Amino acid sequence: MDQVNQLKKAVGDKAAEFVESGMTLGLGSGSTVYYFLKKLAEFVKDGMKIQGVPTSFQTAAWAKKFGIPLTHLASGKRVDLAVDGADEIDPHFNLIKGGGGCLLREKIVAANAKCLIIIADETKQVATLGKFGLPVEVVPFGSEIIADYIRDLGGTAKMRTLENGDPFVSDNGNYLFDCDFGLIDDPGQLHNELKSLVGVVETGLFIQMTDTILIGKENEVKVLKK
Ligand SMILES: O=C(CO)[C@H](O)[C@H](O)COP(=O)(O)O
Repeated sequence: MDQVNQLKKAVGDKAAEFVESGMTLGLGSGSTVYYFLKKLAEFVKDGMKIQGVPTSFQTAAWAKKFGIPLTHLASGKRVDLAVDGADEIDPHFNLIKGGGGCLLREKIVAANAKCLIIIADETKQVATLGKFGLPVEVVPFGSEIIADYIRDLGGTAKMRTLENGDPFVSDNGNYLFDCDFGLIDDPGQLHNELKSLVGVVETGLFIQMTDTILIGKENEVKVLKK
């Protein structure tokens, strides 16, 4: 296993220490969450009673393979704990997410979780968000015009495509634009401006949604608390 994957595994294992029997968990998406799921699978094998709400088809497939019971978001019930990765993390606990295209379900689950723990290797920490292209999920209808609206806010918007050039389609049947606004001085304001555009479903800016971040460093997992 290379060093970055060792760090991902270390934070995935560490996040599992926050899991208690009886919990309903939000299961985030991505290669770091994969290691969290693998650890959960060990708990389930040992008899721990947990269930998970997956934030992507890929996570659901991994969870099924690992024997982790799945459920859905139920009315009036919040997820006890959600664990998810991130593409960028700033010192104010704001995030860019959606590199894997799962930002909408991730945000719905995070918004309905009593607690969101973010797990990431140290390469994801930045002083200011914005080097990583900001994913913005839009409805397919009129998407070219929606991209114009996004560009009018002062950024670029490049439709995410598959290798064959077809549009990438999210688990929700939507398209994604990877946007460049340079370094983002006010992520909350940019998020609000993008969300006000007709046709924009959600942005990858996660503003003040977490107060616990686990960072994998060479010899330790650093627990950042707000
Ligand atoms: O937001 C996400 C997917 O939409 C992921 O959490 C994010 O891209 C981090 O992924 P990885 O752990 O593979 O680096």
